[in-house]
Amino acid sequence: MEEPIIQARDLGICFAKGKQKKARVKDLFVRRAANQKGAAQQDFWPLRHVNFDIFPGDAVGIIGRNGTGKSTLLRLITGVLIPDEGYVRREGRVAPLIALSAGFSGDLTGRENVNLVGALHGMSTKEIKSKFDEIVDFSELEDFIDTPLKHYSSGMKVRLGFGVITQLPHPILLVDEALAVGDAAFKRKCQAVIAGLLEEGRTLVFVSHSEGDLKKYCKRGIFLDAGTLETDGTVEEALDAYKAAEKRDAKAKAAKKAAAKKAAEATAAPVLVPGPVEAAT
Ligand SMILES: Nc1ncnc2c1ncn2[C@@H]1O[C@H](COP(=O)(O)OP(=O)(O)OP(=O)(O)O)[C@@H](O)[C@H]1O
Repeated sequence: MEEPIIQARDLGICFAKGKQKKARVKDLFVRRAANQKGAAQQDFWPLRHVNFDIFPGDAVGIIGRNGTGKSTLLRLITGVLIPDEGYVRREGRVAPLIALSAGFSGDLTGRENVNLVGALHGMSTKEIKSKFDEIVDFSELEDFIDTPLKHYSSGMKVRLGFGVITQLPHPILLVDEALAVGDAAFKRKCQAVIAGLLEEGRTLVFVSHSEGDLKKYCKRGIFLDAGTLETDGTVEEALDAYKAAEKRDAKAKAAKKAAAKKAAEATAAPVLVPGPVEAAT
């Protein structure tokens, strides 16, 4: 039987509300306080008891409402975050189309940043050299490639980031709303690149709120809700589960609002106290 390229078992991570959590080596050795008795009240698990297998060549859409742990799941897969429970295992390197200007240095030129970020992702000097023209051509930054990055617009940085990361030979491609940035022409270019990488047999894990994009790239869908994996099926099944959950929530919210209104009306209603009966003259 084929081995999974990404495997999650009982995967969970705990955050403290209002506190930014970073990957810490200490976390690898010490169970976090949240797992022990007396955990702080404001600790919460955006993801817990998550299990799945992703196989080479799969294209999986991660679906869910805002704040339901989709980006956190991608960061766990890349290893940027360390789980507090369970594990996620990768068989192969990851090309992360996530926070595309991360890793860039503002004082270095576009050219120097391509070399830096390419090297950080494991490309050899020779590989970077052979891909360089393609990266610059894709990002349309020929006239600015020797300009320090601090003078780039945010869109220019994203274009350069996309150009570098999509040249990585890594088998796993993680995409987090990367297609939502940039203008329509750039979006079309990005879509073509991703489609090409999928044709090559890369494995895609794709976070998006766009039903069209999800259906375009993904056969399979995972719907995350309230910290757990609710549905793992076809992308249509996952989207249906997402829509049903939205409907359920909207209905529950409307019922709660109506009940609150009714209660407020009941307390505000004037109490009629009969006054003294005046004697007829
Ligand atoms: N590093 C962190 N430290 C602490 N809390 C975090 C961290 N990263 C995310 N969170 C919190 O975890 C929850 C899940 O966030 P995440 O970004 O994974 O959601 P999402 O499903 O990707 O949301 P969206 O659809 O809005 O992008 C949120 O409540 C968020 O505030």
